[in-house]
Amino acid sequence: MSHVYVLVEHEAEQLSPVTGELITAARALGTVSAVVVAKDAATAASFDAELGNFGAAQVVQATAADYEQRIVTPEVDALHALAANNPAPIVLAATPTNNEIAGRLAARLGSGALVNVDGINADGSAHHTIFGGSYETSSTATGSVVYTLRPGSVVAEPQPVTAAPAPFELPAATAKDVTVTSFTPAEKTARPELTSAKVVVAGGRGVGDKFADVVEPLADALGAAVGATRDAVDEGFYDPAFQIGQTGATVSPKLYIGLGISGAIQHTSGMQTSETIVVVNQDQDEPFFQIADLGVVGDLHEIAPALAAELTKRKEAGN
Ligand SMILES: Cc1cc2nc3c(=O)[nH]c(=O)nc-3n(C[C@H](O)[C@H](O)[C@H](O)COP(=O)(O)OP(=O)(O)OC[C@H]3O[C@@H](n4cnc5c(N)ncnc54)[C@H](O)[C@@H]3O)c2cc1C
Repeated sequence: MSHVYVLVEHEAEQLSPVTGELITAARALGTVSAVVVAKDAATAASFDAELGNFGAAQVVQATAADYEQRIVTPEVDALHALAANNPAPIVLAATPTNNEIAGRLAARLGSGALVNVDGINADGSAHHTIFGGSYETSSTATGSVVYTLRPGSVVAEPQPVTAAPAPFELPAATAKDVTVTSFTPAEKTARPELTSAKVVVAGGRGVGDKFADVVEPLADALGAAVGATRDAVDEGFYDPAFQIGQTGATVSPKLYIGLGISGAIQHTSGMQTSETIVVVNQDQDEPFFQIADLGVVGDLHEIAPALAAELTKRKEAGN
């Protein structure tokens, strides 16, 4: 029976929603071994039930006490050791860190890496949307192929099994490893994480420096994450961590609302798989309207606050 390794995404002892998507996609390739890399066995074991619920038959608990002081190498070491000993494809979430892990793993294993894919097929081929969404391709690679799957491109579907835990001790750090000597966590907001949010409200240059007055209140009324275009980020209107697009995050929410965004291909390539797209722009000829499910022509500075106020009013009235 063929099998496949999935690198479990978790943060602050919480499983990230993308993990369910990874396991769902990986099931097409065989029996899933979920690989948790964590600081101790208790943390690693805490995910067993949830991972089993998505169909992981085995949970490899790869632990190292100094895990949080090391960057990338624990994951590479664990997956390399597993796949070298018992070859199988490896599936990771497509994040900047994991694309780095994928490259190192592919080099160590002498295998191909298929990165930023949005689907994995039972024959091992992967589906990509490339050149800003202009083409769809199918690619294959050889060896213990390493895939990075874009968050939000697959719907997580439970398939409950009982996950068998398999402890695994990570090799100690060597002189070649990077060691983190100090660490400042990124500031967290109460909003959902951008790449896995079900609703995203994004602002562009048209918002100007009014993100806190216009974009954030609408996002909060909807329980949404906030995103931004590169031009808005470059102008200093919003934090670069929230940039969506070719050189930013890829999002695929159920609802995407774009405020004051023209719809350049470098932006749309990072959000075009959103289920419903609402565009608010004062210029009806902007290209963003071509991919909108609902287009609103008007001044975002009037429309967004009015929408946020109406949503809040209805919420308070219990509708
Ligand atoms: C290599 C490369 C990589 C890139 N990567 C990215 C990327 O990852 N993400 C990204 O977003 N871009 C990226 N870009 C930039 C991209 O090409 C566009 O320049 C950018 O997306 C435009 O941002 P924008 O829509 O906010 O600004 P603009 O194109 O200036 O659009 C602003 C819009 O706001 C509207 N507007 C203004 N005032 C109002 C108002 N009061 N009410 C309603 N509408 C209003 C205007 O009509 C206009 O359509 C990249 C470019 C390059 C070359």
